[in-house]
Amino acid sequence: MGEQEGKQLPLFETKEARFRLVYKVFASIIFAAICWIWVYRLTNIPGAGEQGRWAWIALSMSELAFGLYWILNQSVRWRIVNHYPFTERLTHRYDDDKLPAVDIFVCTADPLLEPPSMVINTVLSAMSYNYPPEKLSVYLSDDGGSEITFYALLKATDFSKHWLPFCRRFKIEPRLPEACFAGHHSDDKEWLSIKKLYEEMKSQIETVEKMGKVSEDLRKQHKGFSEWNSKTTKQDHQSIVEIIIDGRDRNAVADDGFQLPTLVYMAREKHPNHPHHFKAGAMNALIRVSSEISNAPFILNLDCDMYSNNADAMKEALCFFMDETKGHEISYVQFPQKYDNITKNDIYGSSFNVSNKIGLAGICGYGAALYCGTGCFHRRESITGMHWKDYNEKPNNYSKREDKRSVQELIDASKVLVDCNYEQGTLWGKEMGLVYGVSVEDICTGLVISCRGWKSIHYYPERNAFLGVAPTKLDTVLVQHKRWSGGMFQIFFSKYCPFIYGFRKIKLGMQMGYSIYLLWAPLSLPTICYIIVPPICLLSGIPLFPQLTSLWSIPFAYAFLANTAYSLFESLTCGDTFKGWWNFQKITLIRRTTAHFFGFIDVMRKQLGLSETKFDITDKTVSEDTLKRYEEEVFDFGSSSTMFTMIATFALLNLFGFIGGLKRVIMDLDFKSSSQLILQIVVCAVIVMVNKPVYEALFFRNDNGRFPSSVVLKSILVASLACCFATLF
Ligand SMILES: O=c1ccn([C@@H]2O[C@H](COP(=O)(O)OP(=O)(O)O[C@H]3O[C@H](CO)[C@@H](O)[C@H](O)[C@H]3O)[C@@H](O)[C@H]2O)c(=O)[nH]1
Ligand SMILES: [Mn+2]
Repeated sequence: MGEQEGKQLPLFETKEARFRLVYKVFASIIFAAICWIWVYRLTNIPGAGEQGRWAWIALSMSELAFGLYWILNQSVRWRIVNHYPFTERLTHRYDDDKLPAVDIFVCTADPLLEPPSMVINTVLSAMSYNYPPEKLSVYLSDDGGSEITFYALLKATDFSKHWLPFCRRFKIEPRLPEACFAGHHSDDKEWLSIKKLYEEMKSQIETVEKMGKVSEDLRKQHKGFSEWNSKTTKQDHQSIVEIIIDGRDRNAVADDGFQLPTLVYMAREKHPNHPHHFKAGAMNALIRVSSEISNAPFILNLDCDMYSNNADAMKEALCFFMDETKGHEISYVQFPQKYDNITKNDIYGSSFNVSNKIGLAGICGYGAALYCGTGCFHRRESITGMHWKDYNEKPNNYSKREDKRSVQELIDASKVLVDCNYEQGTLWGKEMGLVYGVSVEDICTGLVISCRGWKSIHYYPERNAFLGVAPTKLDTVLVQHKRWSGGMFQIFFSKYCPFIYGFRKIKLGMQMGYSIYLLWAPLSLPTICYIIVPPICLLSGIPLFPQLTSLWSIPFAYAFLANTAYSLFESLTCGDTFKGWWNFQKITLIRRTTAHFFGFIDVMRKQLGLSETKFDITDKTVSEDTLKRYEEEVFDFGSSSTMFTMIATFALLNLFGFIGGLKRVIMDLDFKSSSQLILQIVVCAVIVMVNKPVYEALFFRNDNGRFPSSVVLKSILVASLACCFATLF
């Protein structure tokens, strides 16, 4: 080894983004404009009894909120950092023997929404990391408690004996069977034979998926099936733990003689009257079971639809943990959430490129990353609840524990840990493991870990390490955003509020950075105000903005134009297309005025004790019709939920307001009173432009993605009533 003791080169480096000074100057000018707007609002309030006083006050409050939110957004643009690991140094310094063991957790919850054939693909990708297999253990947590998933996992085990050697020999990337065989074709004999095996397995699994149960014949194949009987349901069953592959077993080898990684199936006990705390509960159960069976010092946590797209990513992540000087303070390394099914212009704004490259990297400038629930490597001690100051492990000494217990003994010891009653009277869900009671357990847990003194890393690799499935239906997108925005606001509203819980524990910039996300839900209120009040006032001729020719209109124009131009610039530099940016404006308006508003209402109901925390699982299946629309990048409004009525109503209201405003200007010959309304008409015009797909889906489209007629009727009715009401004044 060429490096000398004490003079080792670091295993990763951190670089700051450039041009921050230019940005700071630019942002200061915008800030001046915002203050100028505030002054205008304050000094020009219509007097008591004057027309439009309340509208004015409402709009002022909204602008105050937007301005404050803008300030929060600056915190993450002040100091953006990027990290670069050196994997060659790691492999050079630590040979296979000295590398730590890693446990991989995969969570699934419903065999219908998350097809087992997809779940096992993820599992197979996790088993085939380019890492010593005897150091890997893969755990599948099945909250669906489904024998079909168990069956699929058994099939995957057989297949893995051929798949892993195949990946090693041909250096397959990504190591996801589905992608490997669907993507391209080869005439190689071995390639063809593995492909045949895969297709056989897939069709066997899909047959069972269609039947909805595992036949008696198949059940004989494994003793594990005895855990399921006719009374077993998703909500009601005993603890099930099966060690399908025991990595210590010298006979558990692949075709090429290499050891197979350990593979464990787990379904924690469920009872209808017992809270199971959704994914957080599953994760905590996994932490305990894995500590009994393999107890690896590091944990990789994956959703069942997030497969490994880079077999070397594990070593990249370990570079951070194993760096001799800084590694021991790092609790987790989060990779950005990326999806492999997003179309070029990303109509539902799921790629979050700007967030990944700027927002999250900006929080990392204060030493923390947002834990996003999947694609995240954890240090076992920190996720289990240890404070950093109590952590005094000798760095990088990962001796392997010899466990002489039999498989059955391990299973019996593990089952107890996932019984319903196990957590009673313990600190699990409070001080230990993932936090309970919030539907975005991940973000909250990450925040708590930071407050315990740990650092964390947001690592944006060159090659995507994980790829998942983004929702391709607007309906699903909105349900997901309702859970996210509500869950995050719930954190802000609870004792975990970063400004209170994190007071003196984390930096102000980090508190602000977190709040950008935690405040999505309440930001819906000023947004809704801004799209309702101006059109209504236009119809009744009440001016709310300065005269176009007055100096006061400068800050409005400047703040709007500079922000829009900058957001476009940022979006393009982060890899979006121009159309993608424009789509993001559309979907942001839709999400904020519907899903985020409902998220807000949800939190209010919870505060009043009217409802409980729940977790609506994102549907990962999609009909062909919907998929076709998604791939053609046309919006899918084919749902009659209240959210869709709101989308249509808001759009119509602005269209009416815009037309009414124009009419006033045209009819007004001397142009005196109406010139006051020009800016307000522009505001409506912008909203109308953003809403173009909504009008198309209301009036011009014929496919199943148009609004249902009930929504069309309701929205026209409500918007017209609002207009009549407005013109009465
Ligand atoms: O009771 C439950 C509910 C969900 N899950 C699993 O949790 C994961 C995420 O659920 P999904 O429905 O896909 O939600 P998303 O909105 O896609 O998830 C994002 O947001 C969640 C928090 O709201 C995080 O936990 C996820 O990691 C993050 O990807 C999936 O693997 C599920 O199987 C469980 O294990 N048990
Ligand atoms: Mn998901």
